[in-house]
Amino acid sequence: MNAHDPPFLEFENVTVFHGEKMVLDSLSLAIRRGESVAILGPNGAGKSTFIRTIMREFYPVLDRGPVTFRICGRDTWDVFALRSAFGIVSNDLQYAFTREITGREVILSGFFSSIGLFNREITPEMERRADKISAFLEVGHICNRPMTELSSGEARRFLIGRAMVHDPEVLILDEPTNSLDLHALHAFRQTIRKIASNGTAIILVTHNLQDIIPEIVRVILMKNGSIVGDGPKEQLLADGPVSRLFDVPVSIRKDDGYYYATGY
Ligand SMILES: Nc1ncnc2c1ncn2[C@@H]1O[C@H](COP(=O)(O)OP(=O)(O)OP(=O)(O)O)[C@@H](O)[C@H]1O
Repeated sequence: MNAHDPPFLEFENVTVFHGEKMVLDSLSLAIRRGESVAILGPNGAGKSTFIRTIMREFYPVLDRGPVTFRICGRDTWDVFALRSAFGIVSNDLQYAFTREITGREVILSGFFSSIGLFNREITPEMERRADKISAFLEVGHICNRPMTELSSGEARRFLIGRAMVHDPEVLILDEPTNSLDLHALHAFRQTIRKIASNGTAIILVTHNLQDIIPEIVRVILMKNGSIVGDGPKEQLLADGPVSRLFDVPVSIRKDDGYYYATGY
């Protein structure tokens, strides 16, 4: 990665429909290589659709003027290569792993961008990588347990491990702390901070201010499919912008590098 690399993401005039409903409305934004950002917005704002559009699950309409839809300087991507290059962790993914599959197998499935292993050939190099990731995420001791016998927090770590097998330059986290209790939330934050300080950029999608780790300095506010704010978090994570974003009066409190909404 150097100063001449194209941005990670360049979107201009990206409009996406689900059926008749416009879910992304002429989005324009750029995210630099190596830059960590949080996309914050209420339920239904279009955040997941935005991520799924990056991953080429959805495509912008082309009949509303010129569109730029570029990842790492490229307009076209092999979808498998794209999904391997950028690790993604979402709740949908966690729900997909309901069968008897161990945490370690979940990590290994990242090599095939699959939900299970289905008799794929696992090379010794893949095994070594999975073990290294398990150790990094501090889940080596539970990696042979089935996913169905892990807590949400433990299972989430294996999904992060799955996303890390190709050593992605960007890790995309879509509502990563849903259903985590306070202990699991703390452990999760520590894990993401460790990954960020190891040089991986984080794109975090959330409606929880407290998910925004101190390493993320840029916040993009999304509402009704549009970007309604984009800038440094100390400006945007303030009473006015957050109250308007969620249509409820809140007071923002900052503590130890994290932001919390109170008083609603
Ligand atoms: N596959 C789909 N088909 C039809 N409508 C959809 C589909 N996916 C999402 N939507 C609708 O698009 C809108 C935006 O949904 P999206 O999941 O992108 O928002 P979000 O900001 O991620 O919300 P949440 O925080 O609740 O997950 C919602 O009104 C949703 O009902």
